[in-house]
Amino acid sequence: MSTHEEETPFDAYREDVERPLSRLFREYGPDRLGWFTAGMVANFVARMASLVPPLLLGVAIDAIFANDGSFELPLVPDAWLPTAQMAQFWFTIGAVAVSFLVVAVFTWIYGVTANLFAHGVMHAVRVDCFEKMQRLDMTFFDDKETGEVMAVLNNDTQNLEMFLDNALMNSARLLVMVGGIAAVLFYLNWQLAIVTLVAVPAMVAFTIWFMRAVEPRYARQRSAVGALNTRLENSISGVTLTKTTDSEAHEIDRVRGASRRLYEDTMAVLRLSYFYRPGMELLAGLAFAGTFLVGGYWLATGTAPGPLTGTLSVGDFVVFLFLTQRIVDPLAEVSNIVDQYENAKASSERVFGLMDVPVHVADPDDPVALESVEGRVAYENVTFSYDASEAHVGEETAFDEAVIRDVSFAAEPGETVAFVGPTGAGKSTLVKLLLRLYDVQSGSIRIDDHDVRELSLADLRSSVGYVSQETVLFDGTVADNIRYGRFDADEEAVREAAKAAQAHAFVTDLSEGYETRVGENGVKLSGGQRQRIALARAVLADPEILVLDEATSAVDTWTELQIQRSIDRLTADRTTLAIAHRLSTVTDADTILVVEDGEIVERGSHEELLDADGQYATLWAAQAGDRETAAEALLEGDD
Ligand SMILES: Nc1ncnc2c1ncn2[C@@H]1O[C@H](COP(=O)(O)OP(=O)(O)OP(=O)(O)O)[C@@H](O)[C@H]1O
Repeated sequence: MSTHEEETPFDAYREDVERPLSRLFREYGPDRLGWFTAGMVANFVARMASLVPPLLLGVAIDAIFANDGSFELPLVPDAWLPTAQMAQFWFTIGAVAVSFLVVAVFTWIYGVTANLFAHGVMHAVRVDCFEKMQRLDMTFFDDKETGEVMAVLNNDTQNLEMFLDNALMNSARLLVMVGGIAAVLFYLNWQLAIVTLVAVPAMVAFTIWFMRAVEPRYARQRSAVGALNTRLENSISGVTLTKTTDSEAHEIDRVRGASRRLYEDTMAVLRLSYFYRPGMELLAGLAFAGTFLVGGYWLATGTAPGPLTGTLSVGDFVVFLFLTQRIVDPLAEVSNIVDQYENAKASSERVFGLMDVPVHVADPDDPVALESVEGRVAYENVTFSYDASEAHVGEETAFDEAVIRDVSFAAEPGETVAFVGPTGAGKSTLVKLLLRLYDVQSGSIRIDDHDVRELSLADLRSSVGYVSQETVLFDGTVADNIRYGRFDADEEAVREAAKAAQAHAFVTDLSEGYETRVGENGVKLSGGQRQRIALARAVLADPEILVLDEATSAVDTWTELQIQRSIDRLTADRTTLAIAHRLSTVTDADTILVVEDGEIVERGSHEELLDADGQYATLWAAQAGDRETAAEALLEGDD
């Protein structure tokens, strides 16, 4: 079970990611540069325009109402401005209205373009992550890191979107607002501006203190979110086990524990936040009071207080009071911006950590073109260990730790080779190597004299059909599931395949026939039905080589007989590697290999192995014995 605190191979790549956010911009920004630039510019214009009304108000108060100042505006030539008082009044009203219109229009443009940019990046990142995930080695999934990948696809892309959408634009707003306000105040009265803006460094210092104090708490909160998600995912996927073992209370306790931790860690963050916002308001209040005190005294007495010199107009004083209050909001966003930045940095580290996981089982640079496959399969001195395939391909593994040890055999085109042996002996592993679900550490596996590593994965996997131990069905219709992998097959072909797999009869009995939905992982079908659909899928794919991993394990004797018939038809003219626990299903095989502890300990036909009187003969006797015992028990029951 993977939790967020454990080190996983995934983390190793994550730590190596350099400057993840700038990489995000480098890789995903250029395609959407237009949206980004438009968003930034619109944001800038909207914020600047929002400063115009208070400024106009100040000028108008002095020029029109107090009648003691000239009607001047920064950056606007005097010749453009009216001189008559009423004209100035109407000009001011009009300009305020236009400013608000500009704010509205550019805020709209900013919203649309910033969203297009942020969601466009997210869409691309999500699809790229999924594409990468699809190509990852099996070892990655064996480590149960699907939860981690889900978290990347869901939470991390969401964090990045928050950052790109909010934080980036808010920080631009912060700079524009604080810079713009400071510029206006200095322009109006630099001495009073100093009095007002003395609070800003204090606010910045307070914010830095807050961020330092809250960061470790945020980190704990993030990890608690991860732990809760993992817990929920585990609990929900294991619901059958929970119900059948009456362990609901245990699961509820575990989820309650994880949820409690998140609650406590969130409260720890909030307890600090409670101080932050009021603290900022207080500092802004002090700035406001200081401005009011100094400016008010200055106005009331007509003389500059203390070291200050010059005059202050009523209009400028009003602008100061307005704008002082406008500084708090963008500054108070700083902690959110920083939090979203930290989140986004961690998230893009995970995104690129995933993208950077090396894939070992991949297409060769120059694959051998496989035009027609005869179907000869040969294993030559194959040795394999899961541990080593996880560490580094090619790394030497201690031979006795290997799961498959020096295995050699060959199947001629059309032949059936069967694997029998105790559980955990390595039978499934052996056949998975043929499909390159894993790569061998030493030795080679050949199809028609080509090492499987020389073929493209597409060629390899379209010539080898695999019916796995656990039947996998996707939510969708019966027909969709049969067609999976051969998506262009027509209805007729699907029906023919189902007939060959002895599935047609039961499928037509279903409420909507081939269009019946099977439910998630086929829960609405019985085990035997699921297996026959998987077989129909293999029939439709029509591969030259077939791998059957205990295809009859989950069914009753009657169904087994039916399935065996379909398997016999399926395997008649193609090379087959079949794993079986019931020896009765493999007596006809050309070669039977007895696998034990990763090695082939006996080989031969059924008769040869019985004659040899070794392991196989003992197993055969035991299974035959079982049947007799069972028959005896039945007869006794009848009496
Ligand atoms: N994905 C994996 N990662 C690590 N070890 C694995 C993995 N899959 C199997 N093993 C180990 O490899 C060994 C062989 O397993 P394998 O599934 O090949 O045996 P098997 O003969 O097919 O068993 P069964 O008959 O029970 O299906 C076992 O010891 C198993 O624990």
